[in-house]
Amino acid sequence: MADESGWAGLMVGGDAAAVEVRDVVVRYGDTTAVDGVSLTLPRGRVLALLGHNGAGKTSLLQVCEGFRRPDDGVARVLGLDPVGDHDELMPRLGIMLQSGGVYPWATAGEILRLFASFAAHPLDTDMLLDRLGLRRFERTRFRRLSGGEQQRLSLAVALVGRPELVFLDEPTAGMDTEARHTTWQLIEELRADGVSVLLTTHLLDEAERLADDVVIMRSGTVAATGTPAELTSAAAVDVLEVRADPGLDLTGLRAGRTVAEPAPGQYTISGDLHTAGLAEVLAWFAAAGADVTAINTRRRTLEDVYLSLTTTQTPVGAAK
Ligand SMILES: Nc1ncnc2c1ncn2[C@@H]1O[C@H](COP(=O)(O)OP(=O)(O)OP(=O)(O)O)[C@@H](O)[C@H]1O
Repeated sequence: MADESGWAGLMVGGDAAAVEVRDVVVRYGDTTAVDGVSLTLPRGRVLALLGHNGAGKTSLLQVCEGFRRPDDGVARVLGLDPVGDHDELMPRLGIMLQSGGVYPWATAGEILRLFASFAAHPLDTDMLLDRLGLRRFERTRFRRLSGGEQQRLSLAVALVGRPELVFLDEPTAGMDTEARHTTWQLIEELRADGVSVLLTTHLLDEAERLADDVVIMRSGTVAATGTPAELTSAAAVDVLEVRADPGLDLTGLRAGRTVAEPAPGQYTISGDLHTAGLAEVLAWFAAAGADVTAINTRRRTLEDVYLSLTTTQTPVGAAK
């Protein structure tokens, strides 16, 4: 893909993690927005920060971007101090803010070319305008673009300098389905070329699709970390629902499982339901001579995990 898209030629060097955050605290007066957060984004990976409104995601991102000095703790970005080494870091970073950051009276083409002119080896601006569906808005002033079009331009601005590390604050918020898929594709291409990406999102499917690692924040703290697969399987107790004759004696089915008949003829079984476990359960129903009319099994999704972590007070599952 690198040849077609033009990301090729990116130099990603150094051994330091893309982002290393240790015990970072951010306060606004009496409000503690980030309360001792630690995380690592290794090079060439995509990390998604999830959390409810006000969980502290943007504040943490601002620390990593060098726009805010942490009140406590340490942040290192590409091995450097994001505040002290800001000038050295900025050309190596791509930053997409939640809003603003560009000149509202300038046209989309002017804005993109301006940011390209700051970079030593910019991407082809025409290619970016085409990829992000912005070509017909090249002469449109930023303030006349729709919210989703402004988002697309902000993404193009973040990428035009061939960054080693990209910060994306809710990159697809307000985008239509097509633009969202294009953005996902671009992020996957960036990763394939070794670019590191730290993004925030409220979209669980976005995190599940894009992220190598997920950090779920709750009220300024880390509620859970892991790969999407770790989070969904570690916290998961898969549930099998079976419809069969009512009133079966479930004693033999209980070993190592939780079994219930919440309504006549509707059985729920949870426990080890990987292939062998599932086969055992169905074999038990067959041996019992039951007339099974329906089965349904469901793995927990990242959304289930997220909701259980952010809507209850007690962390569950893969919380670390
Ligand atoms: N400049 C500020 N002054 C005072 N309080 C602030 C400021 N910026 C953020 N906060 C507060 O800090 C907390 C964390 O805000 P932050 O924007 O980091 O959360 P977030 O997870 O990014 O939220 P969202 O998903 O809504 O963007 C919130 O309670 C917010 O009201």
